[in-house]
Amino acid sequence: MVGLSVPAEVTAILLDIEGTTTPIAFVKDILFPYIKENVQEYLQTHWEEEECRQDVSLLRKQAEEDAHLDGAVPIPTAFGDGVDDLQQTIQAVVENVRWQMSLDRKTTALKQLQGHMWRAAFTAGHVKGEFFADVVPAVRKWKAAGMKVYVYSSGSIEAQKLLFGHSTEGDILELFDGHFDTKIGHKVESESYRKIADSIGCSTKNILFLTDITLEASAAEEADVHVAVVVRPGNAGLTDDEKTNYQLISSFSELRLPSAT
Ligand SMILES: CSCCC(=O)C(=O)COP(=O)(O)O
Ligand SMILES: [Mg+2]
Repeated sequence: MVGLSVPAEVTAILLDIEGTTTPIAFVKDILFPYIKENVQEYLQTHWEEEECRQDVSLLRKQAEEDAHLDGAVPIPTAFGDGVDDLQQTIQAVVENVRWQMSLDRKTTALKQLQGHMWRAAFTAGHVKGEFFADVVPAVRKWKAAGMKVYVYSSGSIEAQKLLFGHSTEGDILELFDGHFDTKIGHKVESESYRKIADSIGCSTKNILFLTDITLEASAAEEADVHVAVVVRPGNAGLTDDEKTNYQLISSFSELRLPSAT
């Protein structure tokens, strides 16, 4: 059977979510519209809560860093106690979130708010995490073979846990040994992969990273992480060079672990 041999030194598999474990359509057609449709009401309802205050404060700091970008939406601090001031500030946050999402930004500030907003949808059972059919059986097999399995996504750790904890396959959080998000660094920066290896307590050479994005694969490779690019229905196409330069898999079942015959 055709497959990709996992190098013997690999002891941990690191998984991207969107486009790797989970269809891009689930994120773009279900998770993201939920944010766009509910952000205004969410802010109105939770504005006085500490968690929401921290989310807004992080978004405001991000907006200051983004001030030089085309179309950037600033978030003013409310000057007075007036209802109009408050409504203007909330409206600015809503527009900032929608602007960031129109560009599919992966800022920690945006991802943190999204994670908090999805909590209600997942815990009430309105949304369930979706995975490609090969994902859960393969992860179970890897775990049974003694492999450690981690998740590294731009989605916040809280959002990752909601997705795996409330999924069409039930609560499968126990399958994962740990989670990483952009707080450790961005996925296109090789330093992030060195920090992940440090945090796991292994060498970068002991990790195999599976992702749909070649910029992420390239950053990981630069840090000596093994990579395979995952080709899934609905993912962006790869160039001929990308197809030549990376090991490609279209299902997790194609991975052959060192001990397997
Ligand atoms: C519940 S995870 C949310 C997915 C998300 O917001 C995202 O940006 C996914 O990015 P990835 O790094 O997994 O491709
Ligand atoms: Mg991805």
